[in-house]
Amino acid sequence: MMTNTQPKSIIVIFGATGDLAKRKLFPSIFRLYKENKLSEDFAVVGVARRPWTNDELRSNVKKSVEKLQSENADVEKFASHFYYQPFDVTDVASYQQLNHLLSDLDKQYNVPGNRIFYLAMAPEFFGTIASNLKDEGLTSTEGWSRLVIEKPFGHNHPSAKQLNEQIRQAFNEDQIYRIDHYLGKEMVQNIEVIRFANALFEPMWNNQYISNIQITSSETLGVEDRGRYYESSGALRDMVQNHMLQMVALLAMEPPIKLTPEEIRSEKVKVLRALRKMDVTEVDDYFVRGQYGKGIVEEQEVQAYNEEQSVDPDSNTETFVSGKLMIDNFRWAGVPIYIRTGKRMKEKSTEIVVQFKDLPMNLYFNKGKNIHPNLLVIHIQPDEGITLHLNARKADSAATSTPIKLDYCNNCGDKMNTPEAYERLIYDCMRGDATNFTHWDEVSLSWEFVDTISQAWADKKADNFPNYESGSMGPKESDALLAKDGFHWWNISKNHTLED
Ligand SMILES: NC(=O)C1=CN([C@@H]2O[C@H](COP(=O)(O)OP(=O)(O)OC[C@H]3O[C@@H](n4cnc5c(N)ncnc54)[C@H](OP(=O)(O)O)[C@@H]3O)[C@@H](O)[C@H]2O)C=CC1
Ligand SMILES: O=C1O[C@H](COP(=O)(O)O)[C@@H](O)[C@H](O)[C@H]1O
Repeated sequence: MMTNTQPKSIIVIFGATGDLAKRKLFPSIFRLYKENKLSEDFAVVGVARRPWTNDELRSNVKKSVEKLQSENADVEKFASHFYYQPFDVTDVASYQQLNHLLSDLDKQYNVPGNRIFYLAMAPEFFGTIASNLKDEGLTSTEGWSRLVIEKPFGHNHPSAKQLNEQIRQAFNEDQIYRIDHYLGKEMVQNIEVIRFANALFEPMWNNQYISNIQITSSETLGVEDRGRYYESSGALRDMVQNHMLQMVALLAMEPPIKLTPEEIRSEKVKVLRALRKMDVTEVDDYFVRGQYGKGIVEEQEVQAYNEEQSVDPDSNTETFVSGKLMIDNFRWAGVPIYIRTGKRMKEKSTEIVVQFKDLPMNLYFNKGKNIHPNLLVIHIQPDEGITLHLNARKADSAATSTPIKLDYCNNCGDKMNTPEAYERLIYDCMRGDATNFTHWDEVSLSWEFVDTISQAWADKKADNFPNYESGSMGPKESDALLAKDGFHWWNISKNHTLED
């Protein structure tokens, strides 16, 4: 990994006229610029089909970063580092022209041939672009070349494998940076630190002390204008195959022997390999699917999924998934890890709840109630922090206890201070740190796990869709999934207290 804090490179964004570039990539590069993490010697080349000019791209860049403007960053100067080339991904002449432009920019900005190719466009083009970049000599420079790939990485295991093989003909595994933006989130990165830097937790992080773990990632948004993509994806491929399983891997992995990308990945891979495999006939015992109906979200009436644009009125696509994962290894045998994610739910929130086992005997019961279990809640978003739920003496009585909480909030003072996930990941890629990107082995194992579920759901159409109201926490079957094990979902309120 490079230790240079101002790495010099040219970033080429394929799909520079698109939504991701506008909403995430330009603002993230601007934040890096503001924080002085980019050398003045940087350039960004945007390519897409539209016949834009440099000035048109620059004016779009300025628009997308205007809210982030501050005294110490000159937006005009920032935008002047952007260049545009109209591009046809299937035409070799486009690559040749791009190669000339990049060589000129290398000289102009004194960049030693370091290139990041960021593929922010539909995945069907990923393989073609990778091959053409190599064949037309864009990767043959004196510096390094890295390929950043957006999700989805394939549609299932066979298509992901095929895509990987195609890309690997042009780039080595260590040049490929597969983005999972959850790995760029502050508190997802903090999972390892919470686990491995606290003597309090690590000895208890196993099936002797933990009764279950719950990971919830709920969204209030519906599919917006992504109906066409979402119809072929659904929540399982969109969220579970990548973000949810990555969080599971980080929570369950063994301590790596060193904090290198290779060692961390190797531990994550072992978790994914230990996930209990299901037969298609067993999927209903472990997984629940849902699709939102109409309802009220954030005080607005919203339509059902099957009324959204580009969605089949008879759609079998799930917008909600909850599941029970078992990790069949020594540390986790018998501990369910429950996950749930969905669109049009009650609130936008990602949280992990680690529920510890009850003491074998407890002297201090709440009046008329059982004692509260100890919980460690990791708030991923919108708040970033941790809350430890304990029990303490009630002031007026020596014999009863009351639940208390110890709260740490990382971003409560100023939410703007936390770097965007994309900002961290782009910077990591510039510095050659692949720790928070997904290795092919992780992608492959995740698809194998998810494919069984999608096959079961494709084989058997859901006969009860839509089965949850927009603005709720999902279908009742999701609650039943935990109830049959004697658990329930912990709902955490905005002020981090537990809701019954
Ligand atoms: N938007 C988001 O929030 C997220 C997006 N992603 C992923 O990022 C990628 C891009 O998504 P998004 O920006 O939303 O998509 P958009 O549809 O908004 O943009 C697609 C881009 O690709 C360009 N393009 C399409 N076909 C061609 C072609 N034949 N040759 C050259 N350029 C082409 C389009 O430009 P033009 O029409 O000018 O050619 C446009 O710039 C996808 O893989 C998506 O899954 C992942 C996570 C979140
Ligand atoms: O990858 C995706 O993630 C977003 C949710 O990301 P978050 O950072 O806002 O939690 C989701 O809306 C989208 O459907 C999915 O493709």
